[in-house]
Amino acid sequence: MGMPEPDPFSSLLLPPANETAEEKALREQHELEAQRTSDRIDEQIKLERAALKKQKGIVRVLLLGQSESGKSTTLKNFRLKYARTAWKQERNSWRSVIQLNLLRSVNTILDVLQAEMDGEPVDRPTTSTSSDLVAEGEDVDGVEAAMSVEDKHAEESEESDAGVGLEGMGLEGMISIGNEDAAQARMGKSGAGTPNTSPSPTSASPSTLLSSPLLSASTAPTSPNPNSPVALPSDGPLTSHHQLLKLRLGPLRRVEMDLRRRLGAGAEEDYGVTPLGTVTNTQVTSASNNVGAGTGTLVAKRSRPEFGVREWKDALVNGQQGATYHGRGSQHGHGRASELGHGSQVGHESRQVVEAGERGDVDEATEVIASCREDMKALWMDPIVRDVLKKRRMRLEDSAGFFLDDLERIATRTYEPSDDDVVRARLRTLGVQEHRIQFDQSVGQNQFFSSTLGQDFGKEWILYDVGGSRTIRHAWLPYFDNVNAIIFLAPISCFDERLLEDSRVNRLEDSFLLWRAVCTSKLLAKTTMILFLNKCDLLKRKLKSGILVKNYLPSFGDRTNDAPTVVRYLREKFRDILKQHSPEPRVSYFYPTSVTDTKATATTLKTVRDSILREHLKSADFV
Ligand SMILES: Nc1nc2c(ncn2[C@@H]2O[C@H](COP(=O)(O)OP(=O)(O)OP(=O)(O)O)[C@@H](O)[C@H]2O)c(=O)[nH]1
Ligand SMILES: [Mg+2]
Repeated sequence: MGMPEPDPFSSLLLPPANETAEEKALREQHELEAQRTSDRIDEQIKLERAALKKQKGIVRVLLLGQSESGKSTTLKNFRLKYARTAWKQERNSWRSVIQLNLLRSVNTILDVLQAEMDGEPVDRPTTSTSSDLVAEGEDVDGVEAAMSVEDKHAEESEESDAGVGLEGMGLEGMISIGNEDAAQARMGKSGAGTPNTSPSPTSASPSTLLSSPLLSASTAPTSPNPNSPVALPSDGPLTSHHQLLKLRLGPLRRVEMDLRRRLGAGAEEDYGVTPLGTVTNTQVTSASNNVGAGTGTLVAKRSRPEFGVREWKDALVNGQQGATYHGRGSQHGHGRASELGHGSQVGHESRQVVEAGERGDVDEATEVIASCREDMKALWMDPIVRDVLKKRRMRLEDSAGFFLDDLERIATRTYEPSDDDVVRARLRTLGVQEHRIQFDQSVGQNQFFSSTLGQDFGKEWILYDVGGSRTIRHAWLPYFDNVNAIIFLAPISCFDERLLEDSRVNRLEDSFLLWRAVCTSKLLAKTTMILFLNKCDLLKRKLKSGILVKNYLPSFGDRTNDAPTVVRYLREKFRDILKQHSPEPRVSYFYPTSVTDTKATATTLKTVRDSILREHLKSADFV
């Protein structure tokens, strides 16, 4: 065995034979620098890999669906189950929001009474809009016509395994309907982004009459005020007792405005008078048609403006800060979230409010609400008032943020919201809100390849909660990139309702179109799709009350008009749309839900979480 051949390169790497000491020192210095640069690059690569690994470990979920479909409520369920500490810290901060929800219902009743006293004609029976105030109506001229195109196509397509056959509208079409300009136009004079601070005309008379803000029921006038603009029609069901109740509850209009101002981080959308009417089929899918240009008679339904926020944390901090300041006697307690920070500040302020309540030293709004409790109860329990609400088709019980059955508990000086109250509280979302949740256990911890994925894989989730009304859907697009799963909320109880922002459009139909647009998107082709067929509890109630699905969805035909059958039927419709319009086969899950039921939702979320993680794991190419 001979000597191995010398490496031809090694001679090239050797220092020159005749190297001087100076040259040697210089060479070694260069070599040292080169080594340092190489180490720095290695370190950089290591950091980038770790960051990439961490990024890949983060699960991103987008909550989509029309307004009032239950997106924020689903998010609250996630936080209630998986972010307990933050949830507990924030719970009391929802008090002002819940008070506002309550006052909105009370003031709606007062509006209805006023209309009755004024002898305003009753709206023609029609479907409700998606307003928080759900109008009741068995007869629904127009909607059947509106839905019939959809169903004709659907029936045709059922044979060919096609989904809902409405004229196609791409995602861009769906999310750009009603752009900012349209929103501005609809918002009336207060405009987007500007809290409406001018007193509403309806609030003027009672609060001017009853000048003390803390006027309690016992100090309210005991006879109808001569300045009152209202004269009771002699043949109406309402009596001077109702007139009196109305006057005594007058201060609540101002308190509602104060609470709006205090929470004030967002914008109000004042829909004012919403025209409703019979529409033709083409109107349903065409945003450019004139409202009511169809065959039916126009009617108007008044709706109190709803409160919405861009950042609900800001609103919560503002609400708490205002409440605390008032408790200390300040007249101007409108704290700014940005100056206060979030999280612990919210918890701290909450404790102060509760302690203040225990000392009998509470903010003005709470004081007025507590002092009006008996009158509010008398109003809500009054059989004549209930009759008037029924006659005027106001079904407050099914509306968002309904707390009138909890007056005894909520209208007190020491009220602390329960978990359920917070879940049911309504705070409309404007824009896109990002919520981070740290799960206790990562997927890597119970998988044998945790060393490859890292211990933190799947531990951090980012949930994006978007505003669902048509005017703000354009803000969704940038979030389609790089998202692992979409939870799409379709409120299936709304088969007989119309959109608040466009009363020509049936809500179920809007959900179908939106779902189809999302399924069609190429950007989302690889995204796991999870559909919540939501508001099953309301669906059950509606069907029990005798409302027939086939009156709105003729293709439902003579199937049994019960919840399981309707859910099955609609699930198939949504499934067909997904199959037909997804650019490539994809993973999808369908769940019937009632996301205000926190216990049942917790079980669903666990399954959802596991499936999202499973898919996330599959799609992560290991770095
Ligand atoms: N009864 C019942 N109410 C529900 C259900 N899901 C949501 N709600 C209520 O419906 C209202 C609207 O729910 P949100 O979660 O605020 O709706 P959203 O989709 O976030 O609406 P935007 O923020 O306007 O896009 C709230 O008052 C909820 O309490 C449900 O399954 N059953
Ligand atoms: Mg929301």
